[in-house]
Amino acid sequence: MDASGEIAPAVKSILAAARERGGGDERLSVDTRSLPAAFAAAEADGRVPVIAEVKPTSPTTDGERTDDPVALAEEMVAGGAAALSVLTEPDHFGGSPENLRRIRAAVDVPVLRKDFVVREAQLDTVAADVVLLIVRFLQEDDTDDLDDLLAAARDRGFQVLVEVHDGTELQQALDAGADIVGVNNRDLAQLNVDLDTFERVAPDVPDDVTVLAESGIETAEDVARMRAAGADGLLIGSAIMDGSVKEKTSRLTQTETET
Ligand SMILES: O=P(O)(O)OC[C@@H](O)[C@@H](O)c1c[nH]c2ccccc12
Repeated sequence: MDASGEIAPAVKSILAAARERGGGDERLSVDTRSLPAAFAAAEADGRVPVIAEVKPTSPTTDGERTDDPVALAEEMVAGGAAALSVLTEPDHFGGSPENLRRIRAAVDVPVLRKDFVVREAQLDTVAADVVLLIVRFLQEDDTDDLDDLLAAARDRGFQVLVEVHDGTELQQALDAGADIVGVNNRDLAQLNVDLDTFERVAPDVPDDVTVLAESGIETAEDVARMRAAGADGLLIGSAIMDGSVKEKTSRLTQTETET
Protein backbone atom coordinates (compact mmCIF):
# COMPACT_ATOMS: atom_id res chain seq x y z
CA MET A 1 0.00 0.00 0.00
CA ASP A 2 1.16 3.51 -0.67
CA ALA A 3 -0.63 6.00 1.53
CA SER A 4 1.99 8.73 1.35
CA GLY A 5 -0.73 11.29 0.61
CA GLU A 6 -1.49 11.28 4.33
CA ILE A 7 1.97 12.29 5.45
CA ALA A 8 3.71 15.65 5.70
CA PRO A 9 6.21 16.66 2.97
CA ALA A 10 9.07 16.49 5.48
CA VAL A 11 8.10 12.93 6.33
CA LYS A 12 7.89 11.97 2.65
CA SER A 13 11.38 13.29 2.19
CA ILE A 14 12.60 11.29 5.21
CA LEU A 15 11.00 8.16 3.82
CA ALA A 16 12.42 8.71 0.32
CA ALA A 17 15.92 9.06 1.78
CA ALA A 18 15.39 5.96 3.94
CA ARG A 19 14.44 3.89 0.91
CA GLU A 20 17.69 4.88 -0.80
CA ARG A 21 20.00 4.27 2.13
CA GLY A 22 22.25 1.24 2.06
CA GLY A 23 22.84 -1.28 4.82
CA GLY A 24 25.72 -2.98 6.55
CA ASP A 25 28.28 -5.19 4.84
CA GLU A 26 27.74 -8.15 7.09
CA ARG A 27 24.97 -9.50 9.25
CA LEU A 28 25.25 -8.26 12.82
CA SER A 29 24.83 -10.31 15.96
CA VAL A 30 24.37 -8.07 19.00
CA ASP A 31 24.72 -8.66 22.70
CA THR A 32 22.23 -6.25 24.26
CA ARG A 33 21.62 -4.40 27.53
CA SER A 34 18.02 -5.01 28.64
CA LEU A 35 15.69 -2.02 28.31
CA PRO A 36 13.01 -3.40 30.73
CA ALA A 37 15.76 -4.10 33.29
CA ALA A 38 17.06 -0.53 32.93
CA PHE A 39 13.52 0.79 33.48
CA ALA A 40 13.10 -1.40 36.57
CA ALA A 41 16.43 -0.19 37.97
CA ALA A 42 15.37 3.45 37.48
CA GLU A 43 12.03 2.81 39.22
CA ALA A 44 13.79 1.08 42.11
CA ASP A 45 15.97 4.15 42.42
CA GLY A 46 13.00 6.55 42.47
CA ARG A 47 13.62 7.90 38.97
CA VAL A 48 11.06 8.16 36.20
CA PRO A 49 12.31 5.81 33.44
CA VAL A 50 13.35 8.19 30.69
CA ILE A 51 15.02 7.47 27.38
CA ALA A 52 16.88 10.70 26.64
CA GLU A 53 17.43 11.39 22.97
CA VAL A 54 20.58 12.73 21.33
CA LYS A 55 18.96 14.58 18.44
CA PRO A 56 21.18 17.32 16.95
CA THR A 57 18.28 18.73 14.92
CA SER A 58 14.95 17.72 13.34
CA PRO A 59 12.45 18.98 10.76
CA THR A 60 10.52 20.66 13.61
CA THR A 61 13.53 22.17 15.45
CA ASP A 62 15.26 25.48 14.80
CA GLY A 63 19.04 25.32 14.50
CA GLU A 64 21.37 22.46 15.24
CA ARG A 65 23.15 21.44 18.41
CA THR A 66 26.79 20.91 17.53
CA ASP A 67 28.22 19.80 20.92
CA ASP A 68 30.08 16.51 21.05
CA PRO A 69 27.32 13.86 21.11
CA VAL A 70 29.29 11.71 23.55
CA ALA A 71 29.50 14.60 26.02
CA LEU A 72 25.73 15.17 25.68
CA ALA A 73 25.07 11.45 26.23
CA GLU A 74 27.23 11.38 29.35
CA GLU A 75 25.37 14.38 30.75
CA MET A 76 22.06 12.60 30.14
CA VAL A 77 23.25 9.55 32.06
CA ALA A 78 24.61 11.74 34.86
CA GLY A 79 21.19 13.42 34.97
CA GLY A 80 19.50 10.06 35.55
CA ALA A 81 18.42 8.83 32.10
CA ALA A 82 17.60 5.10 32.24
CA ALA A 83 18.51 4.68 28.58
CA LEU A 84 19.51 6.77 25.56
CA SER A 85 18.18 7.20 22.06
CA VAL A 86 20.59 8.25 19.34
CA LEU A 87 19.51 9.54 15.95
CA THR A 88 21.49 7.87 13.20
CA GLU A 89 19.54 9.50 10.34
CA PRO A 90 21.97 11.92 8.63
CA ASP A 91 19.85 13.94 6.20
CA HIS A 92 17.06 15.36 8.37
CA PHE A 93 18.19 14.85 11.98
CA GLY A 94 21.95 15.50 11.91
CA GLY A 95 22.63 11.99 13.19
CA SER A 96 25.16 9.33 12.24
CA PRO A 97 25.89 5.67 12.94
CA GLU A 98 29.27 6.83 14.23
CA ASN A 99 27.57 8.90 16.95
CA LEU A 100 25.77 5.78 18.13
CA ARG A 101 28.91 3.66 18.04
CA ARG A 102 30.86 6.19 20.12
CA ILE A 103 28.05 6.79 22.60
CA ARG A 104 27.35 3.11 23.15
CA ALA A 105 31.04 2.54 23.87
CA ALA A 106 31.07 5.40 26.39
CA VAL A 107 27.98 4.57 28.52
CA ASP A 108 26.56 1.50 30.31
CA VAL A 109 22.86 2.10 29.70
CA PRO A 110 20.85 0.60 26.80
CA VAL A 111 20.99 2.62 23.59
CA LEU A 112 18.15 2.84 21.08
CA ARG A 113 18.99 3.38 17.43
CA LYS A 114 16.61 6.06 16.18
CA ASP A 115 16.31 5.78 12.43
CA PHE A 116 13.90 4.85 9.67
CA VAL A 117 14.81 1.24 9.02
CA VAL A 118 12.74 -0.04 6.11
CA ARG A 119 14.84 -2.95 4.82
CA GLU A 120 16.55 -5.85 6.54
CA ALA A 121 20.10 -4.94 5.48
CA GLN A 122 19.71 -1.55 7.19
CA LEU A 123 19.60 -3.39 10.52
CA ASP A 124 23.26 -4.20 9.93
CA THR A 125 24.45 -0.58 9.72
CA VAL A 126 25.40 -0.35 13.39
CA ALA A 127 24.98 -2.32 16.63
CA ALA A 128 22.52 -1.03 19.25
CA ASP A 129 20.53 -2.45 22.17
CA VAL A 130 17.16 -1.53 20.73
CA VAL A 131 16.06 -0.69 17.18
CA LEU A 132 13.01 1.32 16.20
CA LEU A 133 10.47 0.06 13.68
CA ILE A 134 7.69 2.45 12.67
CA VAL A 135 4.46 0.66 11.71
CA ARG A 136 3.26 3.44 9.42
CA PHE A 137 6.43 3.40 7.32
CA LEU A 138 6.38 -0.35 6.82
CA GLN A 139 3.09 -0.17 4.95
CA GLU A 140 4.60 1.79 2.06
CA ASP A 141 5.73 0.48 -1.31
CA ASP A 142 9.36 -0.63 -1.43
CA THR A 143 9.65 -1.41 2.26
CA ASP A 144 9.86 -4.71 4.08
CA ASP A 145 6.90 -5.84 6.22
CA LEU A 146 6.75 -5.27 9.96
CA ASP A 147 6.57 -9.00 10.71
CA ASP A 148 9.66 -9.78 8.62
CA LEU A 149 11.72 -6.90 9.99
CA LEU A 150 10.74 -7.68 13.58
CA ALA A 151 11.87 -11.28 13.12
CA ALA A 152 15.06 -10.21 11.34
CA ALA A 153 15.90 -7.76 14.14
CA ARG A 154 15.31 -10.36 16.86
CA ASP A 155 17.37 -12.93 14.96
CA ARG A 156 20.28 -10.51 15.25
CA GLY A 157 19.70 -10.12 19.00
CA PHE A 158 18.12 -6.64 18.97
CA GLN A 159 15.25 -5.64 21.26
CA VAL A 160 12.64 -3.89 19.15
CA LEU A 161 10.61 -0.77 19.85
CA VAL A 162 7.56 -0.68 17.58
CA GLU A 163 6.16 2.81 17.08
CA VAL A 164 2.44 3.44 16.59
CA HIS A 165 0.18 6.50 16.28
CA ASP A 166 -3.30 5.05 16.76
CA GLY A 167 -5.32 2.00 17.77
CA THR A 168 -5.16 0.36 14.34
CA GLU A 169 -1.37 0.54 14.26
CA LEU A 170 -1.25 -0.71 17.86
CA GLN A 171 -3.21 -3.79 16.84
CA GLN A 172 -0.82 -4.41 13.96
CA ALA A 173 2.14 -4.09 16.32
CA LEU A 174 0.61 -6.53 18.81
CA ASP A 175 -0.35 -8.97 16.05
CA ALA A 176 3.26 -8.92 14.90
CA GLY A 177 4.35 -9.84 18.44
CA ALA A 178 5.76 -6.51 19.65
CA ASP A 179 6.67 -6.52 23.35
CA ILE A 180 7.87 -2.90 23.51
CA VAL A 181 5.51 -0.37 21.97
CA GLY A 182 5.96 3.40 21.66
CA VAL A 183 3.00 5.70 21.10
CA ASN A 184 4.22 8.76 19.21
CA ASN A 185 2.34 11.90 20.21
CA ARG A 186 3.54 13.61 17.02
CA ASP A 187 1.28 12.91 14.07
CA LEU A 188 2.86 12.25 10.68
CA ALA A 189 0.33 14.30 8.69
CA GLN A 190 0.91 17.76 10.19
CA LEU A 191 3.81 17.00 12.57
CA ASN A 192 1.79 18.42 15.45
CA VAL A 193 2.20 17.13 18.98
CA ASP A 194 -0.84 16.17 21.05
CA LEU A 195 -0.41 14.31 24.33
CA ASP A 196 -3.99 13.07 24.06
CA THR A 197 -2.66 10.56 21.53
CA PHE A 198 -0.95 8.53 24.23
CA GLU A 199 -3.96 8.79 26.52
CA ARG A 200 -6.18 7.48 23.74
CA VAL A 201 -4.03 4.53 22.70
CA ALA A 202 -2.37 3.38 25.94
CA PRO A 203 -5.44 1.78 27.59
CA ASP A 204 -5.45 -0.89 24.87
CA VAL A 205 -1.86 -1.95 25.46
CA PRO A 206 -1.73 -5.27 27.36
CA ASP A 207 0.00 -5.24 30.77
CA ASP A 208 2.82 -7.51 29.69
CA VAL A 209 3.86 -5.10 26.93
CA THR A 210 6.23 -2.26 27.83
CA VAL A 211 4.69 1.00 26.63
CA LEU A 212 6.51 4.27 26.01
CA ALA A 213 5.10 7.76 25.54
CA GLU A 214 7.09 9.48 22.78
CA SER A 215 7.42 13.14 21.75
CA GLY A 216 6.20 16.45 23.06
CA ILE A 217 6.99 15.81 26.73
CA GLU A 218 8.41 19.09 28.03
CA THR A 219 7.42 19.73 31.64
CA ALA A 220 7.02 17.92 34.95
CA GLU A 221 3.26 18.14 34.36
CA ASP A 222 3.64 16.37 31.01
CA VAL A 223 5.69 13.63 32.70
CA ALA A 224 3.05 13.19 35.40
CA ARG A 225 0.28 13.13 32.81
CA MET A 226 1.93 10.43 30.69
CA ARG A 227 2.75 8.35 33.78
CA ALA A 228 -0.84 8.63 35.00
CA ALA A 229 -1.97 7.39 31.60
CA GLY A 230 0.17 4.28 32.01
CA ALA A 231 3.56 5.04 30.44
CA ASP A 232 6.24 2.59 31.61
CA GLY A 233 8.83 4.92 30.14
CA LEU A 234 9.12 8.25 28.35
CA LEU A 235 11.11 9.18 25.28
CA ILE A 236 12.24 12.79 25.52
CA GLY A 237 14.38 14.66 22.99
CA SER A 238 13.88 18.37 22.36
CA ALA A 239 13.10 19.38 25.96
CA ILE A 240 16.39 17.81 27.08
CA MET A 241 18.50 18.98 24.13
CA ASP A 242 17.49 22.59 24.80
CA GLY A 243 19.83 24.13 27.39
CA SER A 244 21.74 22.34 30.16
CA VAL A 245 21.29 18.68 29.29
CA LYS A 246 22.18 17.25 32.68
CA GLU A 247 19.92 19.63 34.56
CA LYS A 248 17.02 19.12 32.18
CA THR A 249 17.33 15.34 32.39
CA SER A 250 17.55 15.43 36.14
CA ARG A 251 14.50 17.68 36.43
CA LEU A 252 12.37 15.41 34.24
CA THR A 253 13.49 12.12 35.81
CA GLN A 254 12.94 13.31 39.36
CA THR A 255 9.44 14.69 39.13
CA GLU A 256 7.82 11.84 41.07
CA THR A 257 10.09 12.10 44.08
CA GLU A 258 9.65 15.86 44.40
CA THR A 259 5.94 15.78 45.07
O1 LIG B 1 11.89 15.81 20.73
P1 LIG B 1 10.68 15.19 21.35
O2 LIG B 1 9.40 15.89 21.02
O3 LIG B 1 10.85 14.99 22.85
O4 LIG B 1 10.53 13.74 20.70
C1 LIG B 1 11.48 12.71 20.90
C2 LIG B 1 11.13 11.51 20.02
O5 LIG B 1 9.90 11.00 20.44
C3 LIG B 1 11.07 11.91 18.54
O6 LIG B 1 12.33 12.39 18.18
C4 LIG B 1 10.68 10.76 17.64
C5 LIG B 1 9.70 9.86 17.87
N1 LIG B 1 9.62 8.97 16.87
C6 LIG B 1 10.55 9.27 15.97
C7 LIG B 1 10.89 8.65 14.79
C8 LIG B 1 11.93 9.16 14.09
C9 LIG B 1 12.60 10.30 14.49
C10 LIG B 1 12.29 10.93 15.66
C11 LIG B 1 11.25 10.42 16.42
